Parts: sequence; structure tokens; C-alpha cells
Amino acid sequence: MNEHSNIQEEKVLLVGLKTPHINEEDFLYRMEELEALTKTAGGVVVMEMTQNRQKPDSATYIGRGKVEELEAVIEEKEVELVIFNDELSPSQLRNLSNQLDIKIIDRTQLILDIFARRAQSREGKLQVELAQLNYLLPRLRGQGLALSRLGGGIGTRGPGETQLEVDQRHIRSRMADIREQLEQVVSHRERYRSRRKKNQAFQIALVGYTNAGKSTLLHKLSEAEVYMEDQLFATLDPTTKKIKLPSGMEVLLTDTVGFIQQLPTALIAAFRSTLEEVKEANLILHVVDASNPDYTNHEKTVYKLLEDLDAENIPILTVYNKRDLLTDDFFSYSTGASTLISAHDTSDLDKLKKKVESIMEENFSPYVVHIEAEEGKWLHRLQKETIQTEQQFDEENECYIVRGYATAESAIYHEMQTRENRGEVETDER
Ligand SMILES: Nc1nc2c(ncn2[C@@H]2O[C@H](COP(=O)(O)OP(=O)(O)OP(=O)(O)O)[C@@H](O)[C@H]2O)c(=O)[nH]1
Ligand SMILES: [Mg+2]
Repeated sequence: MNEHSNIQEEKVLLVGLKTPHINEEDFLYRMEELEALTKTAGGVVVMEMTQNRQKPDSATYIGRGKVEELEAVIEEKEVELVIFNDELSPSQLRNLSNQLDIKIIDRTQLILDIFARRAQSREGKLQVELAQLNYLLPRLRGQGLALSRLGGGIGTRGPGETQLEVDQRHIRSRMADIREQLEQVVSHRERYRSRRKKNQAFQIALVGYTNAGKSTLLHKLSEAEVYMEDQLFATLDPTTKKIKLPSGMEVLLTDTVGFIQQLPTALIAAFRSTLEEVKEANLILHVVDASNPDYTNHEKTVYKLLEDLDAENIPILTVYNKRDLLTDDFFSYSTGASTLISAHDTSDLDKLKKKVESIMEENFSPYVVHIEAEEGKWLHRLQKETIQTEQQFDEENECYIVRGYATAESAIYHEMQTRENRGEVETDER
């Protein structure tokens, strides 16, 4: 699926405002990120303009003089779209649009637009539309941003296309409608989730900054079809696949939407529900693009969001990815378990699976089970539902002796305990 082929290659000018409360390094980083986001949306950045100011101008965000300078540059460079590296107030957006007579969007709208293109599930689509309408509602008034201007190109996709003449009342009723549908989708997902929980499958969640390589890893580890591209936000909806670890144990691996700094608040709320999956995980794989110069910032952003989700107590393995792109030696500052891999390297993927299993083992309890030769089904289940480390056939007693590790939370562990009472199993809490 390629939704980008039909995007116009608009010439974009990026505008950033540097105020004293943000340091130089962070500011440059945000501008770089805005550039990456713009490319993701299909735009071509022809120029960047920045202004130093005590605080944003309440009417035009940048100073009046700068607006005039902008006007000249737009003409000279034949700019088709201006993107501001911040969220503009409705009146700032209106004033700037009137004065510059060109399409203007802000960082929030750019991200919303990318999300709209990427959303694939019904829930993802509904959530993005809700966030878009929420953004649009206070910006409808006046000539500045008539819905009819949302014709094509960046910042214009989604609900605007089909609702050219909608008024606020129409939008509000659509929002109520979406909320109702979302409730249904969410309750459906919760039923599905509780069913999965009942099955007691071990769940691993891939989390990380956008473009870190989560979907690639899910794909490579499960050899299944997942949508991915070298662009930001390739995934908006969690996708779960079953994967087999070296011991033969089967676990569920879930992909999640990539994190980003300064995610618009409206979107944090909207996407929280998809990230809620992370809370259900028994293990988190935090994927980091080790080749990105800003990877430590990315790590921090992810940790902060995990904290917000109350997920910081789940065991984490930090997976430094894209080893193949590193030119220097790599040093990680991570204090917990970590591994350096390339998702494109098969032996690295094996290494990762082993590492995952070793971390699981640390949190599991060892067991020894004696199984009658005719109990093939039970044997098979131990293979798939635990980390089996040894299997011998005891000729004398005509039974199998199986050793391994199982999590105390699993159904199979409970069953073992029942059998332990009958003298067939020895489990041993560490
Ligand atoms: N060179 C190299 N590229 C990689 C590696 N892993 C992933 N990539 C590339 O990085 C890009 C982003 O990968 P994705 O798997 O889509 O990243 P993601 O973390 O799912 O991104 P979001 O869904 O936006 O959060 C793709 O072009 C991948 O081919 C790697 O180990 N080495
Ligand atoms: Mg992805």
C-alpha cells in the first residue's frame, strides 16, 4: 500500500521562533524534526526561517517586520506552503493567512495530517478525525481558514475533503457521532483483550520513537506482512503477531505507534487507548534508532511517556537498532538490559530472541516435570507455553523428564501446581 504517490510535492518554508526559555540545542532539534515531519508528509523544504524573540507576537506569532520579510521570501522562492514550528492560536493563524495569502499550517496540523494518512484501523481513523475536528472547530470563524480551502496537499487530508461547507454545528454533531462509534470500538477491543488475557499468552510490546524500526522488527521476527516505510509514523494501530522463541515458546508481539516529542495534547489523549496495550505487556522492547544523533533525547521521550502510562514497572529490554548504520563505536547509557542489533541482520535477530528469552527466564520460575509417555498433548503444551530447556526420556520409568522455566502468571503454571500436588511435578520458587 502506498498512499504517498498521489501527494503533491509542495514547496515548503519552515518558520521557527526561538524564545529564551528554550535552549539552542533543543530548538535546532525541533526544527530538524519539523523538517523530517514535512518530508514524511510529502513536502519539499525550500527554506527555513527563524526569529529570536522574547515571546510570540499575540497577533502574528512572529514579529511584524518578520512577516514582511516572509512575504518577500515566499514570492522569491515560489513557496506554496508555510509551516510554523508551534501551535498557532486561531487568531494568529487567521491573521497570517490573511496577510500572506498563502496556505499556512502549524506543527499540530502537520502531525494530524500525517496521522490521518497513516491510520488504518477503524479506531485509528476515528481518533484522528476527532482530533482534526477538535483542532478545526475554533479555527472556523472568519475568512482565514475556510473549510473550502482545504482542497489538496499537506494539511488538508481527512474529513475536510468531504465536508467542504460544514458549519460548526455540523462538526459538533459529527464529533458526537465519532465518540459514540469509538465507544463501541473500544468495548470491542476490551473484550478481545480480556479474552487474550484469559488465554494467558505472554505478551511483548514494541515501543519506541517514531522510525526506530519497530514495525520492521515485528515483520522480521514474525515474517508477517506489516506496513512500514522509511517515514515517520508508519504505524498508528497496534498489530499483534505470534512469534516463536529459540526454545519453542510462543509469545505475542505487539507493534505500537511511534512516540514523538511535543505530541499535540489532543493526540496524546486520542492515542492513549492504543498505547494502553503497552500496559498489558509482560515485557517491553524499547526500540531505539542507535544511528540517530538524537537517540538519547528519543529515549528520554519514550521513558517519560511510559511513566505517564504507568508502565514503568514492566521489565524493559532496550533494543538499540540500526547497528549497520553506525560509523563509530556505540556506547549506551542505558542502565538496564540492552542489546545492539540490526533488524536487517538475521544473526542479530537470533541474538535478540535469545536475549528476550534470557530476560524472561530471569523473571520466570524453574520447573521439572515427569510426564507419562502417552501424555503427548501436555508435552506439546510445555513446549509452546514455557521456556523448555531440557527433555529426556527416562527408559526405566517410561516417562519424559522436562525442565524449563514458566511464568507464575500463566495457566500452564497453575496446572503444574495441580500436578505437583499429585507428585508429577516439582516447581521451585526462586
Ligand atoms: N539500515 C537500517 N534500517 C532499518 C533498520 N531497522 C529499520 N530500518 C528502517 O527504518 C525505517 C523505519 O522503520 P519502521 O519499522 O517503519 O519504524 P517504526 O519504529 O515502526 O516507525 P513508526 O511506525 O513511525 O513509529 C524503515 O525504512 C526501515 O527499513 C536497521 O536495522 N538498519
Ligand atoms: Mg511502525
